[in-house]
Amino acid sequence: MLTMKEIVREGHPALREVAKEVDLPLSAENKQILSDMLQFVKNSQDPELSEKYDLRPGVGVAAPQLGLNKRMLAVHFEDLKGQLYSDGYINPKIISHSVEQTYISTGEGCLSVDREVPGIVPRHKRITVKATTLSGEEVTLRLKGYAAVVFQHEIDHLNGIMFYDHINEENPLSPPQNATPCD
Ligand SMILES: O=CN(O)CCNC(=O)c1cccc(Cl)c1Cl
Ligand code: NI
Repeated sequence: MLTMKEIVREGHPALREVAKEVDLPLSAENKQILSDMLQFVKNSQDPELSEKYDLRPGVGVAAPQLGLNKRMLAVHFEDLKGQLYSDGYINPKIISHSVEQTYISTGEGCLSVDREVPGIVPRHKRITVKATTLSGEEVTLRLKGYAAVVFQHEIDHLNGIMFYDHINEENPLSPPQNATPCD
């Protein structure tokens, strides 16, 4: 099973690379990797397993965080309306987004960042994502608010972008124009 040992931290080159598209249909190896990633995210939210294996809780993980140059990510979370998002996604692409922005009022965190980085992370309020799921289905996701933020955090990892790259250096805590909090 994946544990924090496999998560690469700031300074590892994989976190600043643009990850390569993954061949479809998924090879057995890539299917196993993505399945393990999804299980890792679920385990990280399980009180017993997270304590037993010292897992930091997360709502998603991207392959570059395992040092893998592959455009794959896994998420497991409920949005604020209780809608469950729990799957692995391959070659996700944001095909459109709103002008309006949103942000999580308490900022963001990252398993690859072993420190608190305070600040508002401006994100698109709505995004449309095309991807292939772990089961091989091509999907189009229309995401808004918290779900849109999580997917943008993960897709950023596939493009070598860290959440704090978006924080305004002069006024890290000032909400951006044309933005409303999603929480
Ligand atoms: O890339 C994934 N991680 O680093 C997992 C740890 N971070 C989180 O769960 C997290 C926390 C707050 C806001 C967002 Cl958007 C996310 Cl994603
Ligand atoms: Ni992260």
